[in-house]
Amino acid sequence: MFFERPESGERAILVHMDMYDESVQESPRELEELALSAGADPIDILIGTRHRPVSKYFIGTGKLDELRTLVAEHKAEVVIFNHSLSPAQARNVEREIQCRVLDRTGLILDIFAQRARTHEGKLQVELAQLEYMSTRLVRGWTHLERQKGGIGLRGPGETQLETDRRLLRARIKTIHSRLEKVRKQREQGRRSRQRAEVPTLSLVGYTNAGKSTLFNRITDADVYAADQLFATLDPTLRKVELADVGPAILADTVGFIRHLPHKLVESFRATLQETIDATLLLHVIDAFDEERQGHITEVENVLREIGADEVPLLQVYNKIDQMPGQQPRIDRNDEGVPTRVWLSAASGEGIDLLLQAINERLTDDIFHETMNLSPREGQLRAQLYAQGAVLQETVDDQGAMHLEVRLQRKDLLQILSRLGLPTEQYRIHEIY
Ligand SMILES: Nc1nc2c(ncn2[C@@H]2O[C@H](COP(=O)(O)OP(=O)(O)OP(=O)(O)O)[C@@H](O)[C@H]2O)c(=O)[nH]1
Ligand SMILES: [Mg+2]
Repeated sequence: MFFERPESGERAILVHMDMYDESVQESPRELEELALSAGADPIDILIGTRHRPVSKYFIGTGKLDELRTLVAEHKAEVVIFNHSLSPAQARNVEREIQCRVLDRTGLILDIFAQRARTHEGKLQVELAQLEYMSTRLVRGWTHLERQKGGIGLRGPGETQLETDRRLLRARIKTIHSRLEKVRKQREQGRRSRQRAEVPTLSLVGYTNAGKSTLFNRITDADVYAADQLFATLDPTLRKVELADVGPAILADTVGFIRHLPHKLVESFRATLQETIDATLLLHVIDAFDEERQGHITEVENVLREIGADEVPLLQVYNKIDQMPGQQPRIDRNDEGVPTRVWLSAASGEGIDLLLQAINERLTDDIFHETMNLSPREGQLRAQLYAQGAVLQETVDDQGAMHLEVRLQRKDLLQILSRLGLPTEQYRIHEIY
């Protein structure tokens, strides 16, 4: 990686400010989990309340004094804020407390840097890191110049700054073009899957909800699942066989979190494309989590942001083994369509119900029937064969053909309209 990251097990003091403004509110428990996931050793937490951040240090001077004492007392190596600090704020605090400061964005970037496994994932994280650091680098230099006392050193300082900026820009450009290449490959894979009509199921949800555990349970795979945030960073695809549907692709994806750094969302957008294009989203929810509703809302917000809010979705209320008396079950809407499944990915109870619900949701989109065609309907017959939709064909004494066909409803509609044939006659109706 381009920039140094903290070593594991660093003694960390956490700083959490309760904000009156709900939209910037974070949870102290989540900060602790994030710190642990980064490999830090959180030894104390400083909690306060603020109407809005103070511009110079983000926290007030009273809190700053408390923080200085805590750092000295615990011999802390890093202080982690549960908020985004401006580069100047981070530097001001660092100078006052004589300890390295990391903000929420820096912390999440660090976790991502540790977790990225694939070529694409690593490039994306490095890009986000570089862009995050570039603003800091610039201001950091200004600060250094001032420390040096300035005037005579101004020239060389600026030259150095220019060089570093140029290096950064060049590196960012290189990564952009490499990512472009990887994305083209990914795009090709996606297209060929679409051509092959294989439905894709994407597991989405808040980080630590149990997506990877469920993925492993369904596919018998061995994907890394752990009690840490962002255990999964790169999407993992596996082929699964579903009873009535046939082959399908199951995708495990990166977990969502509140206030994911903007740059990071952007750089992972291509990866999330997988999600947008899914046939069905499985929104995995830790049903036992006290912040369940907040997490659901957050995930729905991100889905809307990336334009995936129109994709059919099935909620999976996971971890019912922790909820005494909660039986596995399927919830349905007024039309009887499954909308939610209660299960435990860890114990396996309710997995059969999930598969049943998935089958129901997917077969809704599939036309699987025997069509009786007269000899005059040879064109339709040819198109169905071209689509690979014909499973069986028999011809009776009158020369009528009985075709057992199976294809996406929308594809049959397309064929019929191309041939100018009415849909009713073939007992197909628009379901969307
Ligand atoms: N009790 C219980 N724990 C579960 C269940 N499913 C998952 N877990 C635990 O929850 C933690 C997170 O599981 P993961 O499968 O890694 O979660 P994830 O959604 O993939 O998380 P990220 O990849 O970090 O987004 C692990 O410690 C799992 O063992 C469940 O049904 N019951
Ligand atoms: Mg995971």
